[in-house]
Amino acid sequence: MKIGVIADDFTGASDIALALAEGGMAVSQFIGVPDAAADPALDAGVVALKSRTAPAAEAIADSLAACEWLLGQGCEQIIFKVCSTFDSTPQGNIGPVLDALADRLGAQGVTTCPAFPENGRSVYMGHLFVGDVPLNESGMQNHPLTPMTDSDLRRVLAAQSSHPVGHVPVATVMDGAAAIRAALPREGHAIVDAIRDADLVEIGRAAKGAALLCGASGIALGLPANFGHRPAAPAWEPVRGPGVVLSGSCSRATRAQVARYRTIAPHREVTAAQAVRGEVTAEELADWALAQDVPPLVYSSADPEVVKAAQETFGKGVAAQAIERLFSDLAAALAARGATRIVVAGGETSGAAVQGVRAKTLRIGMRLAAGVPAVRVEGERPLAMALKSGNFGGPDFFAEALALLAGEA
Ligand SMILES: Nc1ncnc2c1ncn2[C@@H]1O[C@H](COP(=O)(O)OP(=O)(O)O)[C@@H](O)[C@H]1O
Ligand SMILES: O=C(O)[C@@H](O)C(=O)COP(=O)(O)O
Repeated sequence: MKIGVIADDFTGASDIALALAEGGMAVSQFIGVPDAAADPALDAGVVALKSRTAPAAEAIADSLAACEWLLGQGCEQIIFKVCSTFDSTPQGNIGPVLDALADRLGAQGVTTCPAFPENGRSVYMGHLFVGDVPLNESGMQNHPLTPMTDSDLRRVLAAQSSHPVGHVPVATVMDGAAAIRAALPREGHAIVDAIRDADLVEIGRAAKGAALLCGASGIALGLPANFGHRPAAPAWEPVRGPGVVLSGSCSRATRAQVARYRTIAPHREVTAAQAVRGEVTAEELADWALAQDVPPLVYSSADPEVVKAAQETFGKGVAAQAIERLFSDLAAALAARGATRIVVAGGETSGAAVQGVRAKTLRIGMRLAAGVPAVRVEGERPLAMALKSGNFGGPDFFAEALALLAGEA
């Protein structure tokens, strides 16, 4: 392996795995730190952690373990994959993990850039924009676990990190790789602006030989070329059979997708109260889901007021964990009963579902939407999944993804 990625959630992991695969690299996504050596034919490996909202000490320990494993597979460059909306809390985990990785690798002036222009994320003057609004007006200020209330990434990272945080403005980035290299600070981390894919390609060229980078999937755009790879379309072997959509994301894009899919498919809502009180079981939901003629939707996705009320009643962690546990058990029950296509919306929710089906390695397939590949769970039985980041995909994503997984679109 040449490039090793440590991803702080599972959808983010498949997002950057797609970028590396489309850059022409042979790449697999590993669920947690593997306990054996990887296939030597791989060019890149993505270790998916569920560390975004874990206690900081646990996130650091898991990330360092992932880093050691990747270095052991021969990786020359490590990427810490974070969310393109820089999802974190004042306690972390982006800052603490980045500090620990930089210390381990002896990296200074670490390029940190979550821009992902294709999905509307750009960094300008150190501020993160989603479309044409600053991060804190994008809906992310209402995220159930990591509300983002400040668009100034220099301030956000500095509050979480014990290293100095510098900045490389877009005017310098547009001057190209040499200018970027010259502008990177000699110590700490640097928020690097990028508003176009071309900027990310130059940032990637400037990063040739760098031990550590931090960003969303856009950070990978220029990297495969540094290792001699050329763009390619990842192959996909269709998987037909029973399909189900599971949605625990409460992000704007997902709520629109839920609203749309509800008009064309059988659907069941699971409320936080039902999950916390154990009023629904995974077995019953799985039986219902697999009795439908059209791939059904099971969702807990709710508007911010509903989420807030549930969190006030049960506590933030309790509500989230009960829902994630239910989706994990449901994914397990669905796979056990023969579901072959599972589309999941939400990073934490995807983490729960992937752990539920006991996936260890995911093979990366074709693009379903920007930042969302088809993935195939390695194992005896065919199981295709889509792990969709909360804010990704168009309004018809669920139907489109199910069709593409089956090779029907
Ligand atoms: N109705 C709800 N009330 C409270 N919390 C919820 C509800 N539905 C989902 N959640 C929780 O909100 C979180 C959503 O996070 P995630 O799945 O990562 O979505 P996203 O990708 O949009 O961030 C999960 O922890 C989930 O369990
Ligand atoms: O970079 C991104 O936006 C995604 O890859 C990602 O990490 C999104 O996380 P969730 O919205 O929690 O799925």
